[in-house]
Amino acid sequence: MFHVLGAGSLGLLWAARLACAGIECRLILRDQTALSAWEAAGSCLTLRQAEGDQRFTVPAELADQGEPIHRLVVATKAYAVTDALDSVATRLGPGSEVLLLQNGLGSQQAANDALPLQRVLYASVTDGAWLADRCTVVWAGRGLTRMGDPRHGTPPGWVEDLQAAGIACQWEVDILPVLWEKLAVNCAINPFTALHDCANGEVLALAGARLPDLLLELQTLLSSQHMDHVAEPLPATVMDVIARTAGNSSSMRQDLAAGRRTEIDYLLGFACRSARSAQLQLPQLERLYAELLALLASRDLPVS
Ligand SMILES: NC(=O)C1=CN([C@@H]2O[C@H](COP(=O)(O)OP(=O)(O)OC[C@H]3O[C@@H](n4cnc5c(N)ncnc54)[C@H](OP(=O)(O)O)[C@@H]3O)[C@@H](O)[C@H]2O)C=CC1
Ligand SMILES: CC(C)(CO)C(=O)C(=O)O
Repeated sequence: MFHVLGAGSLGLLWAARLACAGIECRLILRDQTALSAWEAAGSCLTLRQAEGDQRFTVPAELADQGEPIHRLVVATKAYAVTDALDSVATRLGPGSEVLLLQNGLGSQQAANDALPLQRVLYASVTDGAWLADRCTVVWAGRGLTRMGDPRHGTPPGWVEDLQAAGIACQWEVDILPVLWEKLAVNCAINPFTALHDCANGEVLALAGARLPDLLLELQTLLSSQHMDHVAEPLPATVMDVIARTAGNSSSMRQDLAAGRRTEIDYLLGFACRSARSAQLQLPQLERLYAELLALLASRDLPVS
């Protein structure tokens, strides 16, 4: 049995895929209003894909109600992880497994610190999902969930169960470089899409010489974290992502357009703090961060 904490885009995508695979799962909703609304809609979740809609019944509950949680998928935004984990802390026993799906870095380390007795797994997700309404998730892009244990343990048995059920996931012996690579890619693409209000494919033209300068700095940062194997191919990796996602609106641009809080603190914020701790001077990265903070402030959005 899996509990999925956070009934947003990725939480509902996970719940739908688990239900589709016949793996028992329950959603943990934020409050009684959300729970009543879910139950009034028949606890029915719709997974929408190009091939059509599939409907699943997925029970839901509140954080402070219910049985012990053995396997928890945390599907909140990065800035909400700590509070979300606090809300279920009494239901997590020693040895409970907690899978974190958040973009960026920083929330994973906070979760690890908060849960010394549990097994905390990190994931990097390339699926694309969005909510058409509170009970309908649109699976816009099929991707892969790469997951691992930062303490380098062996995979839990359920990883094979998920794979056998057709859920695209892969165990990584060393998950941190995977997360750092995604962070660097996001730092290279997302800020320009937000500042220029452009699709990913327009970044090359609009960022101009700033992009190669930034890539050099991100390579320096990755090397300072002993990740030369990620640093060296970074420019090619970024060009590849730009080409493959040319028509996409980055998550940061989407958040800005919707007036939602961004995950900037877990992307540029984390990168800048790591650079400073390593005593690196990365002026292009710092400038981009400052410009983004100014943009957020001008829209009255949180700067962290
Ligand atoms: N969507 C996608 O395609 C992808 C997302 N990701 C990453 O996955 C993470 C989740 O993203 P996404 O699903 O899009 O975000 P959403 O905002 O769609 O979903 C987050 C959900 O968590 C809920 N939540 C937050 N705090 C709590 C809490 N304490 N108790 C219960 N529920 C809570 C929110 O509820 P409420 O609305 O009430 O705040 C919301 O429903 C992010 O880090 C994102 O970067 C990564 C790859 C792809
Ligand atoms: C890779 C990229 C930039 C794709 O849009 C992404 O992960 C995001 O938008 O956050």
